[in-house]
Amino acid sequence: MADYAQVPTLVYLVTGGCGFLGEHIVRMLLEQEPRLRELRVFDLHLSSWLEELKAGPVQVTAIQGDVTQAHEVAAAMSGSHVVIHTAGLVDVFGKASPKTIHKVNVQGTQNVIDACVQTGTQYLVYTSSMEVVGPNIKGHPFYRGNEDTPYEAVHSHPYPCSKALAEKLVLEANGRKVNGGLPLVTCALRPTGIYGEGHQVIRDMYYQGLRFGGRLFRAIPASVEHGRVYVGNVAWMHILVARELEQRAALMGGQVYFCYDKSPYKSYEDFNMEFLSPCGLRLIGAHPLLPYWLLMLLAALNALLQWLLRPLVLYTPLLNPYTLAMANTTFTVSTNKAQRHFGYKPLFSWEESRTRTIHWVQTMEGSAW
Ligand SMILES: NC(=O)c1ccc[n+]([C@@H]2O[C@H](COP(=O)([O-])OP(=O)(O)OC[C@H]3O[C@@H](n4cnc5c(N)ncnc54)[C@H](O)[C@@H]3O)[C@@H](O)[C@H]2O)c1
Ligand SMILES: CC(C)CCC[C@@H](C)[C@H]1CC[C@H]2[C@@H]3[C@H](O)C=C4C[C@@H](O)CC[C@]4(C)[C@H]3CC[C@]12C
Repeated sequence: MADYAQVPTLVYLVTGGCGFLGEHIVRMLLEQEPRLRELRVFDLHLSSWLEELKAGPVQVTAIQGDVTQAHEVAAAMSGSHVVIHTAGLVDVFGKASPKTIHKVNVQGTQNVIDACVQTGTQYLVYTSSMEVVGPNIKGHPFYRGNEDTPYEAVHSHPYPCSKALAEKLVLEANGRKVNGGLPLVTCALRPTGIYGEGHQVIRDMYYQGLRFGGRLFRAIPASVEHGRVYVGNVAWMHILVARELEQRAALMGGQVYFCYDKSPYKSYEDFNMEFLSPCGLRLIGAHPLLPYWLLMLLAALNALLQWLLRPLVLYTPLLNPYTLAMANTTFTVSTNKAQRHFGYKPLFSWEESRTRTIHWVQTMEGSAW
């Protein structure tokens, strides 16, 4: 590990810094990166909590901007050393059009790369996704795989398609000369399903359970494993990568890393119950209450309703053919590449990640606790 002098000289830019993951990255950078002089938080929607961060020793600069606007990205990036590009349109529910998803996730990423070249920003960390690999449209399981496991990555949905294209752009940009003549060093992190404080689907499931008298109904077989990783550990991996890219450019440049920790392998629903059970919810049924073909039919019906209602209202239920296929396909990761390449060890144990997430659910508005 390099020995870093504690002189705050570096300027970091975090795109999407007000999102679920972005907020954890921003807060952790302020706690864990002693070399930070200025932290720029770039987001389409700025959050009010940013104000409280401005009182600390590091200069926190909030920048309202859009990654699809090249000039806004370049202006925000000018003079920064490192960019963590986590902004993205995360939509598998049909809220945004495929064109918009492509524009934000692919064109937005191209704009970030171009801005690095234009402004001489040398280090780019990109938040990719497990969905760049899978689950694929054929429903093939990916069981305890790593970055080198062969898998037929075939996508049809706009979100994984956009993440795969954007990741490719980032990796291909590694080595390009930036303004000043130095090479750009890029790296992509692929989180599995992130959980933790601020997670929208856990929030939705909690309120849904409360509406059903404290009950949720099993829809997915307990045997289907879905990879999950705690948001604090995903943030920590971003910070370590950003810190180590300079010293280990030859090893880490152009590489991909799955984000992992010690979270247990479980089905999507059973995993969420780790937090929802201690908050008074029960998952009804040892097996799915409805047969798979009926769930498929309901998911297809939801997709049809979404299409029919679109001129009038945006109907975006959790269940659609894509989310059903995702939740029903085993996709788990087992790797130590991040540890080998840059010394990553999870900052939060499973027990701590669980406790923090439970505490967050318990303090939610309308919570019975
Ligand atoms: N949530 C997960 O389980 C998960 C898993 C793997 C990868 N990811 C990736 O992690 C990143 C962050 O995801 P998240 O779950 O925190 O999502 P999020 O929606 O909470 O955060 C995304 C942030 O990006 C911002 N943003 C969106 N469009 C923008 C634009 N045009 N210009 C500037 N900012 C814009 C949003 O305002 C938001 O603050 C995404 O790139 C996503 O693909 C998420
Ligand atoms: C049968 C249904 C009722 C259950 C619905 C669960 C569904 C909403 C969940 C299951 C899997 C989830 C995705 C998975 O954790 C990984 C990712 C990758 C990431 O890049 C963005 C989020 C996403 C797509 C999760 C979204 C919610 C999903 C589909």
